[in-house]
Amino acid sequence: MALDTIIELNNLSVYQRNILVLSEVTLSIGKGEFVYLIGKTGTGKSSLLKTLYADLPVNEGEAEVVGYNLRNIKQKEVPYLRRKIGIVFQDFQLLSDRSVNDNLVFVLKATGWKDKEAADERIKDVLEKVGLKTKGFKMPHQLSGGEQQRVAIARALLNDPELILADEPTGNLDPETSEGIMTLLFEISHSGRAVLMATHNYALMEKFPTRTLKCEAGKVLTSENGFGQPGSIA
Ligand SMILES: Nc1ncnc2c1ncn2[C@@H]1O[C@H](COP(=O)(O)OP(=O)(O)OP(=O)(O)O)[C@@H](O)[C@H]1O
Repeated sequence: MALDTIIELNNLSVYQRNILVLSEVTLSIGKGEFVYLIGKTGTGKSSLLKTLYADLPVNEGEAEVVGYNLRNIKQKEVPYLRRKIGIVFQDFQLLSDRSVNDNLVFVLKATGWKDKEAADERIKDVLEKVGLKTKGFKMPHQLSGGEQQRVAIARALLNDPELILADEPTGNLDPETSEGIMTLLFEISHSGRAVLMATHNYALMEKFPTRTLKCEAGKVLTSENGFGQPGSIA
């Protein structure tokens, strides 16, 4: 795997239980790249993302992600793999019973940060990166949807991941707020990480065109500049 390669898949098959969802998946994604993952409902976008963070096993083909070979990764190595991957979902998944700061503290504690000063500093840094420097004391329900998604992105950045996997991160947001989130995710990719984002939002893709992968008929197709209108191959 080249030094700057973050994801390298070679002839990978993706299964849900014993059902083959995707096969012959061969692609690579490098440092600094932003890539969309599109395809109709049920075509395997989430399954592919789950495979990349070792929530689904690799039994056929090869998958190397942030330096881990997923074909022979050991269960005890999975938390270390996930520390190098930031994951962002459509529904934010913040803990509703605690403040923004405490949501972030929770993750740092769970991932072994013991030095409180360093942890506080890190939290300040990531909140600043997502434009929420002054909102750490707020409870999630006191924030707008876009702000909650920014907190989720801040949380994903805590351990300085090499890769961000985002599963429809703008799915619950209005168009203007979605653009803000996209700008943020692009900035994150430009800072030397890779971002892979599953989406159904073609309007956003037109506004922020970049390399696009498409799940279709059990395969993953690639286009360097999107696929034009939904359903057609540019
Ligand atoms: N936990 C599961 N157990 C069994 N089959 C599943 C499971 N999750 C998904 N599947 C099946 O795997 C296939 C791919 O689903 P997946 O969720 O990856 O699609 P998707 O492209 O992400 O869809 P969407 O756009 O609706 O999120 C579907 O046929 C789905 O029914």
